[in-house]
Amino acid sequence: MLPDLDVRQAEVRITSFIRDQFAKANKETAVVGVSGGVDSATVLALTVKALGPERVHAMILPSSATPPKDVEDAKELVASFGVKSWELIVIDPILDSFERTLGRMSKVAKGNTMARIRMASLYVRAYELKGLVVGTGDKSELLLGYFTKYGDGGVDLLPIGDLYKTWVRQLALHLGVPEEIAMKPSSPRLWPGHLAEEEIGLSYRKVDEILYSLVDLGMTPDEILEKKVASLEELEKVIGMMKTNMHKLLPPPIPKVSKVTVYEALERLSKVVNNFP
Ligand SMILES: Nc1ncnc2c1ncn2[C@@H]1O[C@H](COP(=O)(O)OP(=O)(O)OC[C@H]2O[C@@H]([n+]3cccc(C(=O)O)c3)[C@H](O)[C@@H]2O)[C@@H](O)[C@H]1O
Ligand SMILES: Nc1ncnc2c1ncn2[C@@H]1O[C@H](COP(=O)(O)OP(=O)(O)OP(=O)(O)O)[C@@H](O)[C@H]1O
Ligand SMILES: [Mg+2]
Repeated sequence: MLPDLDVRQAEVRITSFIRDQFAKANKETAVVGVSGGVDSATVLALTVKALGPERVHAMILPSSATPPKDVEDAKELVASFGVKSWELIVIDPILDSFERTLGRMSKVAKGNTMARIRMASLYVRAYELKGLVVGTGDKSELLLGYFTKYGDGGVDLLPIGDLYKTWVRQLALHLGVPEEIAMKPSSPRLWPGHLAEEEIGLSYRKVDEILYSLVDLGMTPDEILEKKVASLEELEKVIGMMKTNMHKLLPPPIPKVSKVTVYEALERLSKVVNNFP
């Protein structure tokens, strides 16, 4: 069974990781998209603890599919963590201009475009503020590939990327995120009524039990079924999503034509490049 997270250790490891990443990249400002959901609330709290509120820039980027309560929650989080540099930008005019230019989009294409507009907006500010875009993907979303490729997946670092969604909620409570937000049902809000667990077809608790058994305990699919961690249908859902979406976290494939491909060159030359004065 999925154990509880050691929240104190996680806080120490993640905040020192954030400080390290900003120091290595020689960047000043953490640019964070704050949705009113638990993942971005947790990342906001961690970046504030790591860098101080004056080095965080928060962006609240609702669309017509965002419930007003989420916007209120996002504003409350920004205020309660002491972040003074923040802005609220409604993204519908940008989305509408995509649709006017490209023609009508299907529901999912439009939702993914929202995520990509948010990504592009965060990168505008990252460049201006000498910043890095701090991602909010958690281990459950990343392993399932439950995110938009180059949308919310397009980020510079992933501080909670090693935490299952169940663990993110535990860490959120430890960091002082209000319970209502820490326990809010997850939703990408890419269309009205959109809920993550409904779309995935499983609770995150079940997803996390399956992923923990596969990844951390090294159990085989057969062992998971034998030990009744999950039913065949549940296991198929998780492994099926992983299979479909694995490409999202891998570098784009390049065919081999010359002696040394770009990826091979990077591996071979990494020492030379890093040690170059
Ligand atoms: N095998 C393959 N090798 C290389 N590339 C491949 C590929 N298969 C598809 N692709 C490419 O990937 C594209 C599909 O990926 P993508 O555009 O991401 O689209 P897709 O995975 O179809 O949709 C995104 C999913 O993520 C969910 N989401 C999005 C945003 C936030 C959150 C959240 O939790 O907050 C969740 C959303 O609800 C939806 O279920 C294809 O159009 C194609 O371009
Ligand atoms: N309305 C929004 N304003 C600003 N950023 C947003 C908005 N909606 C989504 N994002 C960004 O996209 C990320 C991915 O959304 P996602 O729904 O996975 O995270 P969340 O809302 O923080 O938590 P949960 O997954 O539990 O809903 C958010 O964490 C946030 O950084
Ligand atoms: Mg959400």
